[in-house]
Amino acid sequence: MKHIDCAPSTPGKFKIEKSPYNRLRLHSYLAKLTFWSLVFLGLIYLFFYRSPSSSPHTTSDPSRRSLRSSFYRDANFKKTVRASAKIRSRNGISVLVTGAAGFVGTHVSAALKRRGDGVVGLDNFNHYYDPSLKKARQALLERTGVYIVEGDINDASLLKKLFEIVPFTHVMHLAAQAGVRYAMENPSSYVHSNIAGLVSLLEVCKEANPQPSIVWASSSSVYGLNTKVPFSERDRTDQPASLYAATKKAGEEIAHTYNHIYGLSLTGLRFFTVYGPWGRPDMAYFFFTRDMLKGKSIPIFEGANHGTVARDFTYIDDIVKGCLAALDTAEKSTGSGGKKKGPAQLRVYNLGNTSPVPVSDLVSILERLLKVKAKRLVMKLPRNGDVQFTHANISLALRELGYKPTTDLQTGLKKFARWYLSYYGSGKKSAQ
Ligand SMILES: O=C(O)[C@H]1O[C@H](OP(=O)(O)OP(=O)(O)OC[C@H]2O[C@@H](n3ccc(=O)[nH]c3=O)[C@H](O)[C@@H]2O)[C@H](O)[C@@H](O)[C@@H]1O
Repeated sequence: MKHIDCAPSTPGKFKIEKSPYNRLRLHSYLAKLTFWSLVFLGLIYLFFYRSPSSSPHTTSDPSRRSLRSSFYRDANFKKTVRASAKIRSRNGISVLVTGAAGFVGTHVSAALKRRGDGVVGLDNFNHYYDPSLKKARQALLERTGVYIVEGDINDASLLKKLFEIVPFTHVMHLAAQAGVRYAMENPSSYVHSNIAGLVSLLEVCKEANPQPSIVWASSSSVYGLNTKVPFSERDRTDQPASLYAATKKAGEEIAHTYNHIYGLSLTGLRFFTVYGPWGRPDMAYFFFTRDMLKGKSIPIFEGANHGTVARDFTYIDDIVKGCLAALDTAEKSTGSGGKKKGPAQLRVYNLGNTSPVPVSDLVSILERLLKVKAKRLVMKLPRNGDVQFTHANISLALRELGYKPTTDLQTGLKKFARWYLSYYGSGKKSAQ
């Protein structure tokens, strides 16, 4: 007896015997085939049309919502965006701030608004760290008149819509997947935000008319295994030590391409371990504070042969000044509607503090400020992307942006600790 599973792969060669039993089997085979085809089609439907965003961190799916619902076409939405973008000072600029509910994004948005610029925020409120902190930052910005659109930089139709509503003169691009060590856990989130997201944004900017000038967040991590200190913009950046660093370095090359082909004015800022009030709970100074207050031990990394691990910690207010100076000195893009008309500005600056501090000293400062003794767990620097030290040469930023950091770590951490204690309290309610 021939069994259906034994059917030859070339259907034409399959000879059906004409007994009623075989007809019955053929029917049952066809029924099964139809059933599984429907199941398969159903799965395809679910995967492509109903699945959540490809970003593992995106809470909702803003890209689909913008396409399907009329929310972003709503007159109220346009009115709110226009009001937020309204320039209130002479020579003011209108800025789209991506990652506006993030640490640096919130501070930069508030500073721009304070001096009378128009500001519209964009943020996807992902779950990389406690989104309630991002919501609290959003509420803070709302009180100053800055509206944050909930959406992803990969959502080109939403970006186009925003440029239709407001002819932004500038984009401050701070949306990114941050964190050096997390890249080993979730590499695709770095590609999604720092590469695909950047390209999506630049594609829309290059088509915009007028094209905006763009300032964006690169990172000190691009110096990677570079051993020459202090790090200068002229030093090599082709040895990234983490995927995070590699995506930021890729961003710098992508910026070069869009500047070269489309005449976009682009400025990359290499931030050096930015800290301060409303900071990121995934960063060491932040979770050290949380865990020290809880009486938990904190892992302090050291290099080979007990080598010191140090960072050029830079206070948020200094970084904000650097960001605003970069926006103010950015020349106009030269292209329009996707066509370059002439050469455009392309810049990269270090924004650091120029005085590296060992991580163990950071902990001593926190001990004094929080009045608790840290349970130090000294351990070898894990091989997961960390570099042993960073140190910025900021002479270029000083010369061209007038950037001059003025906050030492002790002073900056004092402001952070005061904010932390007022926001979370000293123990019970604490950061996640
Ligand atoms: O400036 C930069 O380029 C980068 O600064 C930080 O990265 P990182 O300097 O590694 O900041 P933290 O994760 O806060 O670490 C600070 C220091 O504490 C050390 N550390 C970290 C974690 C830990 O458990 N123990 C510990 O000793 C690290 O080795 C590092 O020296 C940010 O997380 C990146 O997003 C940013 O791009």
